[in-house]
Amino acid sequence: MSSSDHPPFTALTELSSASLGASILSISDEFFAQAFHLLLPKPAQSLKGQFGPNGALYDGWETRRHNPDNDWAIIKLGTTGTINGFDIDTSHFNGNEAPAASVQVLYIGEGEEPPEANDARWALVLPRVPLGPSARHFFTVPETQAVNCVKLNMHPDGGIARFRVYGNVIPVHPKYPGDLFDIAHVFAGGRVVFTSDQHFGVGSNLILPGRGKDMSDGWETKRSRQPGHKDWAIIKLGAAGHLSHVVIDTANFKGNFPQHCELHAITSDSDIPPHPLSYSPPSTCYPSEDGALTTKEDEWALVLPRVQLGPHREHYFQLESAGKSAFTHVRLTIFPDGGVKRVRVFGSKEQVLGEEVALKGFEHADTGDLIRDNVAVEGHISLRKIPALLLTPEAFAPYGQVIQSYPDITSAPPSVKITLANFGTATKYHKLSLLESSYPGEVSATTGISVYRCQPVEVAKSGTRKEVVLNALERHPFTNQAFLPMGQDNDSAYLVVVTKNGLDDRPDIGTLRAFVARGNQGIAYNTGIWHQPMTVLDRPMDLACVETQIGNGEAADCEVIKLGQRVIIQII
Ligand SMILES: NC(=O)N[C@@H](O)C(=O)O
Repeated sequence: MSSSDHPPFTALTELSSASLGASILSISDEFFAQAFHLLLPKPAQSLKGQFGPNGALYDGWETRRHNPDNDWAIIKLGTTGTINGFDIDTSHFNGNEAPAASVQVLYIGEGEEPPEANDARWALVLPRVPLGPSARHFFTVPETQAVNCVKLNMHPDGGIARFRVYGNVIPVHPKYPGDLFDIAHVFAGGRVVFTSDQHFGVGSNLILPGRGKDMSDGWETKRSRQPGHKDWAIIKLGAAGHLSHVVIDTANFKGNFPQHCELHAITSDSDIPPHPLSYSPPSTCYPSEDGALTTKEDEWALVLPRVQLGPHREHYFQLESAGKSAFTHVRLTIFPDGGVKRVRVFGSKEQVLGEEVALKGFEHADTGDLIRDNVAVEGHISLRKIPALLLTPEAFAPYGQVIQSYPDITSAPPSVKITLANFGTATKYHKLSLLESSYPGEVSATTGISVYRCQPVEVAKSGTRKEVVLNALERHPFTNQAFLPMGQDNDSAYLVVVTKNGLDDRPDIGTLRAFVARGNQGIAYNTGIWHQPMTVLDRPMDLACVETQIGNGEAADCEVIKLGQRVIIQII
């Protein structure tokens, strides 16, 4: 039976999976094979011909023979949910399979003792049903109340390989509607509702808790061979949300991570919104004039333009056009193919954005540097709280380079040349950034190394988060500029706030991005990139600065302007 033949309830969340944290609370017996196998995410394997001290080995739960009553296993679900169906799988049990099964459920409150087998509250939701050898048995039931414990009864004894309980999560959301949280998370009610391909790893792994343990518990598509190929997964969010930022985790995907990805978002009443190439039932597609089925691709908002990904690492990206709508689905597209471990889509149920305001231009700098005309700047910015995300080379690439080593060299960007050095006592990460200077020859600018001893800035608190007000930006028109923390540990941190230059030769506030750099990360701003003057957090830091300058305080060295509006940087 292919997965497409499985009953509809198998598209819901597998509440009993160990991947969600489900566990065995108690059992009547597990003499031949332990009950925890019931909850494993991987399909049962044959252990034919392998024996242990008690008998033949099985990848499942198997009890002693001749039970005069019935065996049972009590399971705590990974999260509270309503149940719509069961998959009782007797794969590889033949001659010793359980002849019949039944299922009871109940809910226990926070801190309550685990239920006993004879607890009066057990409600029978699947009366006794026959089972056969080496087969999956699907049973649809009327949706139950919210429960978190399930009792699987075997009549009278025998073996069952896997027990899968499908249903809908009772979402867990923050108390305050303006709080940021991962709206895609399975515990928030998120569901992966479509994948273009999941040959090696299923799409539902993308929203599981934690970072998993190896390459098997991510979403992985098969290798594509056509030029221009792409794969995609659609996640229905646990609530309509105003999106802030996304985390794309390629943990354990070291040679098969996607080269690039992008993220779209949509607001749709459909479980599976219309999307390219999935000519699914007409209800989610739209006939064009010539009657061909089309999909309203333009309904999807591009919230993360195509970005590069790296191996075996978490990537943090702020989302664009975010905050303007409450989106119900996101679509992650990977190019050309590959594996992604997790996707975390952070947002809030209530808009935390300020009203749209036009920037009133850039006030005259009061630093004596270049004085700019105080011209109103075209353009708008939602005075939303710009999230400052952990710095990664891929997210910072449009603005500069990250200067760092990697605890696991397989997680370094593939473009970085890495060799041993110093007779094998060092690992060298070659030329992570090059020094640039385009000063006219006659100004005799020189390249040097300075040290900035920076004191931490005052930070405000908003709930549990720290906030810093951005009020000035600077740029160096003729040189790039590197900052390298000196003698700092991982607990030190500094803020990196950048924008690209706009067509009006002023900061393009729409490209504003903020990052938190750790004490073991240096940065190099590309020439001309507007950036907040060095801003360290929490504790003083010494940073070496490599740049080319004339050194006479001229604007050619450093041009400073002040924002006419408060922009709040929220440390995530
Ligand atoms: N696991 C195993 O050995 N089972 C058989 O011996 C049996 O069904 O008793």
